[in-house]
Order: sequence, then structure tokens, then C-alpha cells
Amino acid sequence: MSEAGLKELRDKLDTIDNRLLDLVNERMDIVHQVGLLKAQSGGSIYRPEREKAIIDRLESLNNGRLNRAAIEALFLEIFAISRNIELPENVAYLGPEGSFTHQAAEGRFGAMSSYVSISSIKGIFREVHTGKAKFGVVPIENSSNGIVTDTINCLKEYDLKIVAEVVLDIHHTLASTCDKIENIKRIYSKDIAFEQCRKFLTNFGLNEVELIPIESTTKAAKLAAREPNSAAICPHVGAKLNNLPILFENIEDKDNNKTRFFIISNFENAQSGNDKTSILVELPDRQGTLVEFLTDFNNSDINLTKIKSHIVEGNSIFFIDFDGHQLDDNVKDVLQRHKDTIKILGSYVKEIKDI
Ligand SMILES: O=C(O)C(=O)C[C@]1(C(=O)O)C=C[C@@H](O)C=C1
Repeated sequence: MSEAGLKELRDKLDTIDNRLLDLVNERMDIVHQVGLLKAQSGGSIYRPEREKAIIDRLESLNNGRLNRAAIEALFLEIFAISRNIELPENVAYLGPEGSFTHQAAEGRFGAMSSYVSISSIKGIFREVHTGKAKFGVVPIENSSNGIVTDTINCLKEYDLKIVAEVVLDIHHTLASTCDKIENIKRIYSKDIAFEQCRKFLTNFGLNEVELIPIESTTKAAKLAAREPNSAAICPHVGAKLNNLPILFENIEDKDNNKTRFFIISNFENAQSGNDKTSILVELPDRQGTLVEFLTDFNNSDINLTKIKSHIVEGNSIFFIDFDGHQLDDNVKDVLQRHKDTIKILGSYVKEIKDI
């Protein structure tokens, strides 16, 4: 490698970066004006459908080396900074710091947002309901463990809206200060993380050691970092935050272990052209009501993508996802016909990844 050649290329990069910085600042001047307009009109700062339209447009114009994921990564961070320039807003997430929910929140709200770690799902709903946080990030389902009942209960109880979904690939690590796996006498983690790593634990003879379930995987990492002969099943970030050496990566049984999160807030999204809607349905206890209900959706050309039953206070309710926005004509009509049995939880941009 010639030093002169490298210097020449780096000079070119510096010139481009200077232009980029000027352009991004120019963009932020406009964003600031948008923020002032919204402050007058009371319009919502976060507009996921507009962000999607920008990314779609850029992808269709793109003829360089960037792929969609790269365009998304760059621009989602730019949008997050833009929103902070328009109006800094708090994001409450299911903590502690380093949890998967924290990762989901940072993926959408970027490095500059102000985050509040809350220890319960109900606490997050309360935080958004009282206006202490503009957004809440909560898990709704995992591909191995199913629906998160606390989230369903809170969606039923609080009058808040789902404004976005985020799907994360969930990877666990075994982290410990022990240099040999034989020296591990106890493992800390969340109960569902133990369930998701059953095969690994059996294959490595770790079923015999004491498995101690606690409330979070990050706390597990903290305890394992302090106690000799212990280990944690935790996310990569949790181990790093606690300076805990990682012995094994990706120890989950299923290689497509995913968790879906909802971002909740107090406004409704406009249509994006590629939306999903979530509802809760409580039907009268009479034969055939569920079949009639589902048939009506089918007859209205609505693609139901998920239906999960759930018991709240002894009554059976259904959590349903379908393609389309609540303002789409066919959706509007069917929702109107069933308005007495439905609670609309929100329409939001459909994520490409699904679980
Ligand atoms: O278009 C808007 O409504 C904006 O506020 C601007 C902008 C952007 O940076 O382009 C920022 C935040 C919104 O989520 C969508 C887009």
C-alpha cells in the first residue's frame, strides 16, 4: 500500500465528509422549521409513514453500493436526530439498560434520544399515559415463548396507541469470569432465556448446575460479574456493559429466535400504503360468533395475519393483526360494523421482518 495513494484517498474522503456535514446541517435547518410549524399546529413529531416513504424513495433512486439495510441504518439515525431537533422527547423502555427492549428502542430512536429505564410493562404504560414519556417500548411476543400477557393487559387497560413495531433477532451468550465451563456452579438469567437455551444447557452438561431465574438478563450479567463460579445467559450488550467475558455466543436453541416490540404513544399514524392494524376483540359468549367475525373480515378482503386468544379476568379476548390501515375503506367499514366488540390498538407501518 502506498502512503501517498492512501493520503490521496483520505483527502477525497475528507472533502466528501465536509460536504456531507454541510448538507446534513442544511437538512437540520429545514427540520427545525418543520418543528416550529408542528409546534403551532400541534402535529405529531414522529411520522413513521413519512420516514418509510423517504427510505422507499431513496432505495428506488439508489444506484450505488448502499443496500436497503444500509440506507435504513443511515437515515433512521438521521430521522432520530431530526426528531430531537424538532422536540426532544423521552422514550421509556422495559429496562434495565442493555435489555433487548433497550436495543429495540435505540434502533428506532437513535443514540441522541433521552431514555428512561422502567422496571415493569405497566410502569411504561403509566409513564406514557401521564405524559412523562412521549413513547414507550414494550415486548409483545417472542417466537419461542409466545405473547407477553402484561402487554396485552395494558393495551386493554390504557387508551394508548401502537405507533410502530420493531422485530429484533434475539441472540443469547453465556458469559462468565470462569475460564472453564466445569467451574460454573450457578447461572443467572431470565426464566424465558433459560427456556430458549435448553439444548445448549443440556449439551454442555449445565442442566446440573443451579439455574437461578431473576427479573432481567442484564442484572444476571451484573451478578455473574461479581460472584465467582457463576455465569449469566444474557445479551452481548449486557455482558459488555458489565465487563463479563463471553464464553459462547448465539446459544439459543432456534436460530430464528425473534422478539416483536411495540412502540406506544398518544397519537394515530397516517396511512403509509404498507400498514398493519392490531385490535383486541371481546365477543359475546355465543356459538359461532368468532367464525362470523372472521368471515366478515375475509369477505371484506382483509388478510388476517395473527390471532391469539388470551384470558383477562376470566373472559376470553382475541389479539388480532391484519394487513391494512384503519382508514382504508374496506377496513373502516368492517371496524364500524364490529365497533362494540373491538378495541383498535393502532395502525402502523408493517416491518419487513415478521415472527
Ligand atoms: O416530515 C416530517 O413530518 C418531519 O418531521 C421531518 C422528518 C425528517 O427528518 O424527514 C422527521 C421526523 C418525522 O418522523 C418524519 C420526517
